Amino acid sequence: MDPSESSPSDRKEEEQPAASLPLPAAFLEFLGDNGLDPMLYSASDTIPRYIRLKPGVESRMVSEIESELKCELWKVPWLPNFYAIPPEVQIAGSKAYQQGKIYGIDAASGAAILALDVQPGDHVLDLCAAPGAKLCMLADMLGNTGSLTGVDVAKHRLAACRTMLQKYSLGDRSRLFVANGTFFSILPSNSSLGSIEESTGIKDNGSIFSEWTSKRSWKERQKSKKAKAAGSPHPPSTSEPELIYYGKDSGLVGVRKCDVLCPSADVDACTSGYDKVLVDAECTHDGSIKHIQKFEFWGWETMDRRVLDAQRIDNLLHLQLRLLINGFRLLKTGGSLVYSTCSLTVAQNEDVIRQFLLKYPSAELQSVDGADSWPCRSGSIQKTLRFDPGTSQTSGLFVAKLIKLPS
Ligand SMILES: C[S@@+](CC[C@H](N)C(=O)[O-])C[C@H]1O[C@@H](n2cnc3c(N)ncnc32)[C@H](O)[C@@H]1O
Repeated sequence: MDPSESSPSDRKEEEQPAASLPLPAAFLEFLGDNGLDPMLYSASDTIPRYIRLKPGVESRMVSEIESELKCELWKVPWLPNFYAIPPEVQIAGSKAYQQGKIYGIDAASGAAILALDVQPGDHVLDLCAAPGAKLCMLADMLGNTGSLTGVDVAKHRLAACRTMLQKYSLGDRSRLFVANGTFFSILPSNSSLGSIEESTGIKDNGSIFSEWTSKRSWKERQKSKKAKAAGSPHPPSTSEPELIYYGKDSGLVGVRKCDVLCPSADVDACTSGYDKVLVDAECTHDGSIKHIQKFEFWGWETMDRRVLDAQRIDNLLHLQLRLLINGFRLLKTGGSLVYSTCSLTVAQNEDVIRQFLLKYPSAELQSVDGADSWPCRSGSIQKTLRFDPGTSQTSGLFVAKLIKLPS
């Protein structure tokens, strides 16, 4: 997602006024190396902000929200429930936002979710879920059916997911949970695996899932106290994924943790994997003008460390391929996967897809239904899509859809 999308942790920066961007030399060099035009960033004041209205409240809420935000809501014709508003309008102070009737999500992010073509009853995995705007949209599309698993490696960012899901009252939908760590397979509810215990390293200490509560356990509070005292803002993450249970009908309450969490095995994933997988991979975020704008407040000098460090970019390219491989492994045969990043570079998009396709002959690129009428262009590999501020009036986003063929 566009990292500027509404999440409690990001909101402070999001409220800062927009400004034209004096790009630093190191970033200009990065753009030059990747064949990207710095003029893209001059559009920062004209790209609209996008909001999504909770389905069901749409028609009666529009005029109410318009008078609250003191601006017109422009319906995005190709994307249900999405509206464009002027970029300078802030939504966080509005009642509609606070009551969970709207949230900020870029139109290109909405397109990535539509590309996944989620159907009621699907079991869906969102592999890089935080802060969670796409997770919310996925939950909306599933309604009370199927299951949704959100995974993210950063525990503190999962707190933002948790808050978003609660706020939009999506948390009580069936089988909605958030996990931490990608080295585990989190079995969808159609899994036919019997006892996991013999095949896993997870000790069955008998612990079971109970109904989720926002209150942190005594153990967790102690851990974070210790981490704070040691100068670390976040407690160290545990190796066991964190699962958060939201509703009585999730089917998880009373189930042993060791029966749900298990180290992933390729064979199991093929027969009982997810119907749909989203890999919205960690990237340099260079396609998000709003994200790049934030460096004005963070300090341009932090960009070297956070974005441009060569070692970091190398690691990132490796991580992106690994995330894609991991997502594909957890996809069932016949299922589809969407790989997206908000970077505009070929290295983080087409090159990752090319390397992946060479390694996995059972993966095939698919055209995205309906994309002909979207304001985007083709990537340099056929069937992939690219959104960018100039073409789409959205944040930059690369979208590739893959299906898993029988091997
Ligand atoms: C582009 S953001 C995802 C945005 C999210 N899909 C949304 O729409 O709100 C990428 C996320 O990947 C997470 N991440 C980085 N490395 C990861 C890993 N090894 N496994 C899972 N998530 C990872 C980051 O913590 C970050 O939250």
